Amino acid sequence: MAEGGILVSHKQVDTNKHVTIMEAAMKSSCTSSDSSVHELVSRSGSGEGSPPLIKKGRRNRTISGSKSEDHMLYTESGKKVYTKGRPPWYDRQGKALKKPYVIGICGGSASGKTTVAHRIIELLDMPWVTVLSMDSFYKVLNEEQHELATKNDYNFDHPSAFDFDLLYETLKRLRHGKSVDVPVYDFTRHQRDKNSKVMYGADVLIFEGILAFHRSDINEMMDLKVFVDTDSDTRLARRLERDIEERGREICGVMEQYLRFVKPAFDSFIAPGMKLADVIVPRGGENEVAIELIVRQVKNQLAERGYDPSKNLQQRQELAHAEFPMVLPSSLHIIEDTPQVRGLHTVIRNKKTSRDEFIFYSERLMRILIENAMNFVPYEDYEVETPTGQKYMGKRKCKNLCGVAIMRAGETLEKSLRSVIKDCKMGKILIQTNEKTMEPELYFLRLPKNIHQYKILLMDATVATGAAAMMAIRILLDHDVLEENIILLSLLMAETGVHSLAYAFPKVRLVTTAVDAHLNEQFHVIPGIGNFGDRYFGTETINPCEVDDDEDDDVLENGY
Ligand SMILES: Nc1ncnc2c1ncn2[C@@H]1O[C@H](COP(=O)(O)OP(=O)(O)O)[C@@H](O)[C@H]1O
Ligand SMILES: Nc1ccn([C@@H]2O[C@H](COP(=O)(O)O)[C@@H](O)[C@H]2O)c(=O)n1
Repeated sequence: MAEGGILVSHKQVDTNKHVTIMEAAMKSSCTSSDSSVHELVSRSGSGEGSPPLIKKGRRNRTISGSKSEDHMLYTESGKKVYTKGRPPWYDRQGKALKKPYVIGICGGSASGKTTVAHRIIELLDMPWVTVLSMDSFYKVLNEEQHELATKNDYNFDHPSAFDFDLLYETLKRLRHGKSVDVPVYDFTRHQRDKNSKVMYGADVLIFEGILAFHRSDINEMMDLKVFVDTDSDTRLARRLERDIEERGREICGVMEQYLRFVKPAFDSFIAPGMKLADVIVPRGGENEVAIELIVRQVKNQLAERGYDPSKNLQQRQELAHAEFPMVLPSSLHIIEDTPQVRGLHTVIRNKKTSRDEFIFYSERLMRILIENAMNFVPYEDYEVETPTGQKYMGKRKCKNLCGVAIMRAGETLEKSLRSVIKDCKMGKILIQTNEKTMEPELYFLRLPKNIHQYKILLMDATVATGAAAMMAIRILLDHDVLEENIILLSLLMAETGVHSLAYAFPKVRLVTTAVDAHLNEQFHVIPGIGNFGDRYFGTETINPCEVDDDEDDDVLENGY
């Protein structure tokens, strides 16, 4: 599999449908060369079918944003944990339901901070946890400092080695559920990788590092401060093994660095942190009793804040069947119901329409939709000279337009968008509904850099409950896109989805070619189009009982 693609482990995604979608994600390319790709699907380091397991006592590389490509891990019980965060559900205002619970973990180098973080995640048994490591905030070294570092002559244990301001801002944003760009640190080269990682806030946010308690404004953000207190001989023994095995060091270099910098810094800057801790964990990751107590405390605190994952599905069901006002919101624009538009709807809604016809006519409708949506894009005055040498005072559309497709059905609008806006920048968001919890989950994200500077044409083929669109909008807002800069385009919307979206995001412009009144028990739009993606991509499973062999009944009967 090509570097940069998504590896799908059988245990993570086990239906053919999911695999198809992932493959589609891999194949589809983004025109923009400066796009940043954020894959939220685990790359299983050990190959097919073997998701990364949490092992007691060994550093699991999936845990630290700075130490690996993975951001999803499996606990020993096989549960999936997203270590890059993003709680999947929002309230009717589109806000995350609660602030993340922040756990700070401090302790000497190789004391077992990461191991303790793993055990906490495992016992917490929650699907969304963000783990931030201080390693990501090592300052960028100049040439001279880099030279010193390669000779073990640079003090990486002194507070001045860290960019605390960046760390503070990062934690602040994560606490507000905003996206952050976290540097990825490479210990073998003493420098940041060229690629950073995008993370989101989550229900629980764990922050670990040798100087985690060094700055009081950072400490104030923590709900629980844990100090991992491991005997210094043990720490040295573990560090020797780890630095030689994982960080490409020589034994004498590790010893020299330890005696010159690591040990004195522990005494001066790290050990005093013990006094600030709420809980001290002697012996680190093997101290099950202490870790269980921490987990119990976190669970109690979360319950007190009203954390109840079972409520998410309940809220969604309530929302789908809620009574909404008769009047459709003013942020909604339904294009004119001309005979042409109705004719196109008739073809694509007809279950007998062949795939070829479905693609052809739905693409015609898409172009009409996009042309209409262009009326909501800003234009500025622009004067040109005509071939007769006269001036013509015209208009020119704003340059910063970006299409973002909600995969997979939303991707079908990309071609039509490009036929209207040549060379339009494109992004993609893959959101899948978890079949157990019925919650939308974010799997894949690719957005152009500086997305907040763009006016976004967010595209989905149909909107039913609005849950996926709501999550996509929330993600854009987390990337600092302004709500008023988002236009959601869809061929068909259900009234429920329209009301939910307009209620949560009143400044988002909704543009569609039709609104249907109902949703059925499976949250499908009624009368609807059916599963748009399946019909367009030809992935629907045909029920032989429903095959109609009356060949005369072709789409031309609809007037096309
Ligand atoms: N209880 C333990 N028994 C044996 N090895 C351990 C134990 N805890 C941690 N280690 C090992 O020690 C090293 C440092 O542990 P880690 O949790 O990464 O510490 P830190 O995050 O504090 O640097 C890792 O290689 C890890 O596998
Ligand atoms: N380029 C670097 C940067 C840091 N270190 C050492 O890493 C230790 C912190 O990481 P832990 O996982 O052990 O918490 C710290 O003690 C630094 O000395 C390094 O060796 N090289």
